[in-house]
Amino acid sequence: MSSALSHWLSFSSWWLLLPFVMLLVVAAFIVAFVLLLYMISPLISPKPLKLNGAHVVVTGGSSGIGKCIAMECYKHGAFITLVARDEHKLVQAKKEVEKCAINDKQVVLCISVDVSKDYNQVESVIKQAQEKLGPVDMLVNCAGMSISGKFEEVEVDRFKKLMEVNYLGSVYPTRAVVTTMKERRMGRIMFVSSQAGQIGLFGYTAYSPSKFALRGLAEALQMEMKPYNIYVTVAYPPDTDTPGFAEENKTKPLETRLISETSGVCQPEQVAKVVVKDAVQGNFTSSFGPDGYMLSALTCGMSPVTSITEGLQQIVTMGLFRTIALFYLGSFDSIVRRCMIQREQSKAADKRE
Ligand SMILES: NC(=O)C1=CN([C@@H]2O[C@H](COP(=O)(O)OP(=O)(O)OC[C@H]3O[C@@H](n4cnc5c(N)ncnc54)[C@H](OP(=O)(O)O)[C@@H]3O)[C@@H](O)[C@H]2O)C=CC1
Ligand SMILES: CCCCCCCCCCCCCCCC(=O)[C@@H](N)CO
Repeated sequence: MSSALSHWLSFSSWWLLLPFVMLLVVAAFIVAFVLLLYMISPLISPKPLKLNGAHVVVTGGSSGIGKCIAMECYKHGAFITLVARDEHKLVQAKKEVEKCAINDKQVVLCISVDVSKDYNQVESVIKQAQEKLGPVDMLVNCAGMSISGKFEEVEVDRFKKLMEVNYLGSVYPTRAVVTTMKERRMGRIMFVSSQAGQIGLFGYTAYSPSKFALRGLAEALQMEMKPYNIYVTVAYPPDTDTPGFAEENKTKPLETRLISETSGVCQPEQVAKVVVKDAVQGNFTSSFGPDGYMLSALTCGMSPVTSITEGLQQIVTMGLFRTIALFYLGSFDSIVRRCMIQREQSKAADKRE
């Protein structure tokens, strides 16, 4: 036995195997190289968009995050079309955006239209804007609204309303710009979702789905648009200090407020800076702060990647972030349970009085 083993290990038998081993190593290298090429091909970063002189259309550009996005783009020399319904707010916003000019050629155009109602109307106003300021280089879908409340207390028609404004209100303007973008083989399309479009939260049974829908739209659209050099960005802001947020807070359930507080409140100027930078770079995902970063890595699923570092970070952090997420989920459950117990106790006390 021991002599057979020593014979097996003797140099002469190894030398015989060497050509096969080398062949195997070469084959393994070739396979690894091809696999690497396959992995890296979707990771090649796009060329950044030049904002100077570009035409940027911002829906919801008369208030809050949309207005700050318009101002941020104006600071980089863009021409802006603001889209919203209320003409008075549009005129006010136009004045504010104009203050951010960096040259005297820049123009701000205002268009009053409801982005969620009639596609033909949206298409015709986008056409008008293109005639005045040239083809759209970047579309920012920021028009939106939020309604919060317990599932059974939200009026049934509000579910439809939120899908119309937040989802269809992003589909229509996008549909109106893509043909020209494809012809020009360039463009950027941004969808402003929300952290509530990455996780479903207490009180957001109507709002969250309308923001989740944007992610599905963005993924499918990005796959269609990539060969035409058009890049899609989905932004996931946390609570942001805007008129829309103040309005939402008037009727927000306590649970929703306590859970959302985890992620803090941002300023719209900060949000605008980050999303504009991400859209210019062609990043698919745009998020804010440590919680936003973790949420995006955790919910990356099959969404496109735009840099090698992003892909590697997702691979390495997934397990850790899921572990952290379980603690967050535990704390959200306990917030909901405590609020329920408190409500029941105060109801019982009211009855006794
Ligand atoms: N603030 C926050 O905490 C967060 C907000 N978001 C999202 O960001 C986006 C902007 O929010 P925020 O800045 O707070 O909102 P605001 O309410 O401050 O602004 C909303 C803008 O959208 C316009 N708008 C609303 N409905 C329509 C419509 N049907 N057609 C055309 N324009 C419309 C409004 O103008 P007008 O009413 O005149 O039409 C206004 O310009 C929303 O999609 C929101 O869901 C995401 C995460 C957090
Ligand atoms: C590793 C895992 C980390 C998990 C962190 C979870 C944090 C959840 C916070 C959710 C905040 C939701 C804000 C919605 C804002 C919004 O859209 C409305 N204000 C619109 O008006």
